[in-house]
Amino acid sequence: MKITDHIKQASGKTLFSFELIPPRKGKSIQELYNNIDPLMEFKPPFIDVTTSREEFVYIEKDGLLDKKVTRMRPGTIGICASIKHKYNVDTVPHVLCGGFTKEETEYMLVDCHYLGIHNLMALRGDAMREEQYFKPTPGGHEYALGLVEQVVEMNKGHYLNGMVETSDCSDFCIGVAGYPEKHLEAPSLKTDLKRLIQKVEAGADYVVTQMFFDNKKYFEFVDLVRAEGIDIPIIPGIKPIAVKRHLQLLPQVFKIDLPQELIESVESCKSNTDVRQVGIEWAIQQSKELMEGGVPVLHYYSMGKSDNVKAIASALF
Ligand SMILES: NC(=O)C1=CN([C@@H]2O[C@H](COP(=O)(O)OP(=O)(O)OC[C@H]3O[C@@H](n4cnc5c(N)ncnc54)[C@H](O)[C@@H]3O)[C@@H](O)[C@H]2O)C=CC1
Ligand SMILES: Nc1nc(=O)c2c([nH]1)NC[C@@H]1CN(c3ccc(C(=O)N[C@@H](CCC(=O)O)C(=O)O)cc3)CN21
Repeated sequence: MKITDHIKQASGKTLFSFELIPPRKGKSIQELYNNIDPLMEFKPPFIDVTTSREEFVYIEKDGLLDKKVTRMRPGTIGICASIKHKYNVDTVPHVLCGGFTKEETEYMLVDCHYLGIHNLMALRGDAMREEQYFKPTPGGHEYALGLVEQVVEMNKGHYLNGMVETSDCSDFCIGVAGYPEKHLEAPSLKTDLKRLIQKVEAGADYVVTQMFFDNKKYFEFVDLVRAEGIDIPIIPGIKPIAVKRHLQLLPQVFKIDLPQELIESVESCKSNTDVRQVGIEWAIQQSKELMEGGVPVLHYYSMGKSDNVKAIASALF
């Protein structure tokens, strides 16, 4: 079922969802299941599975370092299919511009269609670890907008290169990213908002936000989007702080602000066990207020371990 239909069906009740990262290749999928199992009691209508782009690795050969490109966490679509069947839940694969040609994307979409995966998050993706800026992959899209357009065309039965008209069209529901504190590369929030509007006008069905730690930022962002006449669901993304290092890391990686009160609570912690608890409590307060504000879904960036998301969900759902 489409995410937008899940939201309609909930008739105003806030839903719970979360996001997973595929295991490093060579690791068992059981690890992932062990982190999903404790969260299923909160009845997520959907689970997102991220796509990690390729990275450079250096392999020693005859005393020299050989530079190779590899994907350390492949398997997004396979994981989506296995979770969907094991738990009878909808899964949302993240489809990226970075690291994929348009043709590769088309094949992935075909796989999703055959597998009964009806939702996609269409994202540009980040720069490669060693690159300062995002460089489009040759033959791939430059912006998430292009990806949205490709999915919309395929939903109409139009494949790349004018190939085949089909009678069995896909009908993907498309999610896109939105940034309450603007995307790190955008010159202003207003410009970034224009980009979001373009994605929506091209056919995006819902928005999932970047993490934020001050709800005011989310509510102001929603007001700005609504003022543009856009009424699609805007799902808040919540990341519970888990280690002291996040105080530097999260603003650095995602270019988001942390409230002073949260910083001081984390700084006063004696151990990371305490930090985890502070992160849980902050996320619960944030989530409660968002729920009161009528958000359609609370989407948690659980990524690895699920114990903190379980503690948060237990207090709310
Ligand atoms: N829910 C999620 O999973 C979220 C994921 N992300 C991540 O954020 C990263 C960025 O992806 P998206 O937001 O999908 O990318 P996007 O392509 O929509 O935007 C990327 C940047 O390009 C700018 N831009 C867009 N169109 C432009 C144009 N025509 N000319 C000039 N600049 C333009 C935007 O303002 C933004 O700064 C991804 O790595 C994604 O994984 C971020 C937030 C939430
Ligand atoms: N720019 C961007 N890229 C993403 O891949 C991304 C977003 N934003 N925002 C939404 C979700 C949330 N994601 C993530 C990814 C990693 C952590 C995280 O906490 N990772 C490390 C620290 C970061 C690092 O080492 O680079 C951690 O300590 O768990 C959190 C949310 C992935 N998604």
